Amino acid sequence: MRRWRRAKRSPTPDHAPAHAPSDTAQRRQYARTMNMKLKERLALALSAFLVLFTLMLIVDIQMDYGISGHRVPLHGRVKIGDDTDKGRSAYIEFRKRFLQKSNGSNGSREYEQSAPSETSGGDAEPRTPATPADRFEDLQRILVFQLQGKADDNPVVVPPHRDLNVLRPENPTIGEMEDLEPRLLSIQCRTVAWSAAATNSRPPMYHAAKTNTLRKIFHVNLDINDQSVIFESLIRVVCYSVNASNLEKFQLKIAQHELYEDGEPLVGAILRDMTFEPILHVEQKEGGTQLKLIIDYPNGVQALFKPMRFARDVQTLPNHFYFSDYERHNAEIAAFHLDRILGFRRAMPVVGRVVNMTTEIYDVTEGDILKTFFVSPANNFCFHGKCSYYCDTGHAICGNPDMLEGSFAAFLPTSDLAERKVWRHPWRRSYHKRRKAQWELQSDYCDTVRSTPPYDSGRRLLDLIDMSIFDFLTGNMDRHHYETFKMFGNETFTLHLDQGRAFGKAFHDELSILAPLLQCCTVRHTTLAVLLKFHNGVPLSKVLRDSMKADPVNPVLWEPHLAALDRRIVTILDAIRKCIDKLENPLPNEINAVV
Ligand SMILES: Nc1ncnc2c1ncn2[C@@H]1O[C@H](COP(=O)(O)OP(=O)(O)OP(=O)(O)O)[C@@H](O)[C@H]1O
Ligand SMILES: [Mn+2]
Repeated sequence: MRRWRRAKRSPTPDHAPAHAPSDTAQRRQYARTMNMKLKERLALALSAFLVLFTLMLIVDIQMDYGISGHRVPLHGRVKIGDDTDKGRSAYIEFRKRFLQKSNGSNGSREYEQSAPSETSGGDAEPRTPATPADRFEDLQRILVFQLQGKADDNPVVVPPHRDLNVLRPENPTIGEMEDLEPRLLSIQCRTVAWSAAATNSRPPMYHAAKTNTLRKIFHVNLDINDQSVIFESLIRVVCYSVNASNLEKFQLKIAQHELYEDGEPLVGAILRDMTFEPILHVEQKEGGTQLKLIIDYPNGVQALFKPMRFARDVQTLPNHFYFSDYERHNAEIAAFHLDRILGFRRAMPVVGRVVNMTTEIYDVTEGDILKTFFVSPANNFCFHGKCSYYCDTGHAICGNPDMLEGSFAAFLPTSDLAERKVWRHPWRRSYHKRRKAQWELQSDYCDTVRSTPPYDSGRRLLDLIDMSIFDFLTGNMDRHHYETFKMFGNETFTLHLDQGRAFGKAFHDELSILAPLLQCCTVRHTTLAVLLKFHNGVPLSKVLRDSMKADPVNPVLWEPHLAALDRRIVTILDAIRKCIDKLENPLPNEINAVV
């Protein structure tokens, strides 16, 4: 005990002088010096520990977010983007080729990183990209030649006079095909019994478009000038004339080659209706993987609602595949604007709106979905609905405390007015965590597609290439099917439907989305012209940002997603140039392998 105390109070260091002075003052002095040395050592050790700890933290964070680029996959058998095992893969071939060049020349590197703290705040204008070094004058020249009637035989760029989307020998509308005018749609019907029982609530409208069906059911001629016509039949129905809604007029004007004309004023009118009209009824949409609601407005107008789940700067989870990614309501809004700006006009109008979950959803809905509403521990009003993905308490959609933002997409015509055909996308992904699709394994996959109707003639393949460019710009990997209007046959545009999984990764450019362009090496003159216009003129990011400023939930996109558009345009132009170079000067053993 004693020895311990002594040793503790005056430790004798190894290097203590052999003949230490014996008087008390000197000993005290010596003890003080030793104490200081001990303190210094402790301080040094502590600092070293802190430095090491900080370093460990940084390394740890980088591993978490994948900055270091050496992330270990959770499942050893899942090898995404592993270049070694895919010698035969066409995708890897073009990936290697295009990235080799683009890495150095245009800054469109493929990389992933964590979201920076910057958010899409207010009106802050982001830096405009520096003047592009490469104006793609070679591609511009081809366009000029083609407009002069030359360069007709360009192996890649399809000149306007060979493009059925540009030529449009005929471009009938749904109204013309069905022999319907908006005036004829101005009749709505409802059951008498129902309306007598509940005069103030929403009647189950028989949509005006069903006039023809009613004619068939009741074997009567509807006099459209009658204010009220009562039918006696199995059920009693009251029909009355109302003004055709903007959406009905829009639907009748949908044409064989585009959803709406450039500058169509009904687009703005529909967006306004969906923003300001009262919501009369809500129900969950059957089918589909994630929650969607069907919104009823007055006059039979309907919209497809997708709820906001995350803030704008939340990106696709690194370990989520494209098929398990959440849908983003703002992606639907942005994609509509982008589709319009690019001149495709193949996406239905979509607008953002903040609704009161109590009065505009809960009070006007019925059925099983009601049982899924609850108040969260944070006192927010939530619901989750019923669907196959993310419809449970753990993935509920919550208001703040009961105000909820969402996207409202104008409804397509019902099937009794214009039936749609659903097509399997030839470049569909495997939707499996380990399997690959055929197009990823077969380098001449486009030859197979090209020889199969309806891709062997007409506009269809060019439409899919447009769609791949559109999807590459937005980062949408979820294109398993696409739809067309049956009545127009095969020579019609492909609808740009379901963009919910776009705009998920702002710092990663998913080159495989461009596979149709890269494997077929064909593009419309008009599409190339639009891309060049934005690349060399006012950047696409600016035009899109300005267009979306009118939306009630502006800012719609996180700035890095907008910046990505300008970067991705360069990659597309680079790919087109590569195709031209390759087809004009094929290497002896690469004639058939353009990718
Ligand atoms: N604006 C619209 N009006 C009417 N119907 C629509 C509209 N948009 C989409 N639909 C229909 O709803 C279906 C499901 O929509 P959407 O694809 O957005 O949902 P989803 O949950 O992502 O479905 P999936 O998982 O099958 O892709 C579409 O296939 C389409 O037929
Ligand atoms: Mn979908």
